[in-house]
Amino acid sequence: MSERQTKSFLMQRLREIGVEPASRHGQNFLIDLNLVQMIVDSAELDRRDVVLEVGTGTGSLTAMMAQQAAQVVTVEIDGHLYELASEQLLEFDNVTMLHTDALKNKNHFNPEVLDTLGGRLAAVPDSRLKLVANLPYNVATPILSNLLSCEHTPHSMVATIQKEVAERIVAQPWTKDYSALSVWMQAQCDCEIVRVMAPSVFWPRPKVDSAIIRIVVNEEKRNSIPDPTYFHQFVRSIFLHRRKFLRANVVAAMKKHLNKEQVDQLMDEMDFGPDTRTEQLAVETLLAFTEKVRAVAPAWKL
Ligand SMILES: C[S@@+](CC[C@H](N)C(=O)[O-])C[C@H]1O[C@@H](n2cnc3c(N)ncnc32)[C@H](O)[C@@H]1O
Repeated sequence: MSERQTKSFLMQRLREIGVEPASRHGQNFLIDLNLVQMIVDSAELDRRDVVLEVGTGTGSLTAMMAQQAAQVVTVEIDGHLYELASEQLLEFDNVTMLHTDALKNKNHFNPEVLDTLGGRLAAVPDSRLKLVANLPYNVATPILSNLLSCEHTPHSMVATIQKEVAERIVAQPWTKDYSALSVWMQAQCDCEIVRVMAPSVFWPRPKVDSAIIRIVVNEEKRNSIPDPTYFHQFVRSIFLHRRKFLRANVVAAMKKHLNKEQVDQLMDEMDFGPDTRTEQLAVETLLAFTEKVRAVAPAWKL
């Protein structure tokens, strides 16, 4: 199908079932099928793979993945789209559709989704979990970030997200996009932008550019983080004002747990001068610094 045919098919089917794409659910459908294929190819699926798709939409990406993966678990919040996709996906016995919100809240996946994934992962020999999705942009960051902290470690994540978020994920120190998200992702994964996409490849058009991002979990990197929750929270709190001096950020983040002299002592041990800024610290340096802080303030929690 051409882009125009895909768009008119979509418009007609959605009109038949009385659906207007809702911006609150990030309903921007990818109508360039070459790009849908690029997402599938970037995921390098095979019969060991259990795919999690957040946002079934009309099921076009789901159907392509079902032909290559062992299992696809696909989650859709919108009842009309869930029903439409159920018709499209009838022929696939390796697709499990869930009509629910993929997230329980900002920091956690929906347990129903995790339980279903757990069942499918246990049933497939040598299984690997991959997230592959054209993500709803309003929840793209929590979906990617929370999957890294949940009980099923993903092998990789290939997703369409806002270009701005993709740039933050791959950003390097001293750049405007370097943030807690960059550190959290790069500390555990190898991240690359596969393709930048203009609004015109979606219907309806989003207001911003998009990108396909490929994030591959790196076990060696992950194993080098002794306490991921502590690291995540510490990085988030010192990056709240990333352009400020590091000392002020650490003093504010650790108040009641470290006094200023203790912070100065830890900064000295790391050879950080008084004018060191949070935004200049490389991921490995932040990890080493977190471990020093954790040794002195192990009970700290936000
Ligand atoms: C960008 S569209 C992608 C649809 C389809 N996969 C495609 O490629 O065209 C995002 C989809 O996610 C659904 N969605 C939005 N928020 C969701 C959530 N929290 N949990 C599950 N699905 C959600 C929307 O209803 C929409 O169908």
